[in-house]
Amino acid sequence: MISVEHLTKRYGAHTAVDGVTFACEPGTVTGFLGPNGAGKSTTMRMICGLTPPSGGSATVHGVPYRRLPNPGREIGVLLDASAQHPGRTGREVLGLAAQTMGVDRRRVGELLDLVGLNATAAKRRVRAYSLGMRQRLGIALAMLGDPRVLILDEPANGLDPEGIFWMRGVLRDFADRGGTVLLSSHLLREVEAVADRLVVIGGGRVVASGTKDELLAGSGVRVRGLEPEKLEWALTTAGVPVTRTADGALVAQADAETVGRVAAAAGAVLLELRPADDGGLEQLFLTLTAGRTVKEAVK
Ligand SMILES: Nc1ncnc2c1ncn2[C@@H]1O[C@H](COP(=O)(O)OP(=O)(O)OP(=O)(O)O)[C@@H](O)[C@H]1O
Repeated sequence: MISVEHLTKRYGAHTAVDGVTFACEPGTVTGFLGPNGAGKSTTMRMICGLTPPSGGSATVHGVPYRRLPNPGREIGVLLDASAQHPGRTGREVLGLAAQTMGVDRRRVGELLDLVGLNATAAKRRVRAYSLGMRQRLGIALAMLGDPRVLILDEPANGLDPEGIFWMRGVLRDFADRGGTVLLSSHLLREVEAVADRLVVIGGGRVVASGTKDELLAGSGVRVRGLEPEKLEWALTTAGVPVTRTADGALVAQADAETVGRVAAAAGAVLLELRPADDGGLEQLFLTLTAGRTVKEAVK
């Protein structure tokens, strides 16, 4: 369980993180989403005790990170895939970390297998690794101490589509076994397939949080009529705000039942009626992170 309460970071007059509050439950993957500069890394660095907060607090299983006696056994962290010593091989990086944490060295081989770094790759120096290989090594390092919590900052950066698919599987499996995962991204598509919950941050503030469905609730329904103009007229006359989509459908700001009833009363034949789809979530994300609140974004 990760608990973040009113976490704030000021750099001079600039507030990078502004009263951020959220919780990540065991058994779940939380996607921490926001555009570049939104405050994701600073929040994660504060959770991991690397940046002192100007206000608020963050705990993992009720304890601030810096008070954990052997943090690597509790929390696996990947904040910067390029932070590894470039002159060491992948196997050496993991071997040294295993020694520091008091982990059985046999875990090193297991983790190399898990992250798909083969014997040749494990013997190469990190300076020769691609960004994707560094991310894989970083994930191995984070999981080495068999922690219950993973905190990963943009782990998909540099991974190819197969790598992203692989990472989702690893994180899903970790959470399904009771682990808690917090992973950040600036790309909705990267996290929405694996995240149980999303925390969206913009301008240092949490602008939305919840499950995908919760975020989309209130963003309306997509509806398409045999006679689009008749349908639009009926909905507008009934006081339901609508916007046209490029493919001739409408997004109506009401629930499906209301839209269905209005259409039926007007004798408008419907060809499609469903919650606003992923396009809706993408649109919502863009609107939210442009600095508006959920209520304004879904109006
Ligand atoms: N050490 C620092 N000194 C001054 N300002 C900083 C410092 N670290 C971060 N910032 C500022 O804080 C804000 C948030 O940065 P942060 O790196 O947390 O964002 P982010 O969401 O992780 O973005 P990115 O995806 O680009 O890393 C930015 O405006 C950044 O310039």
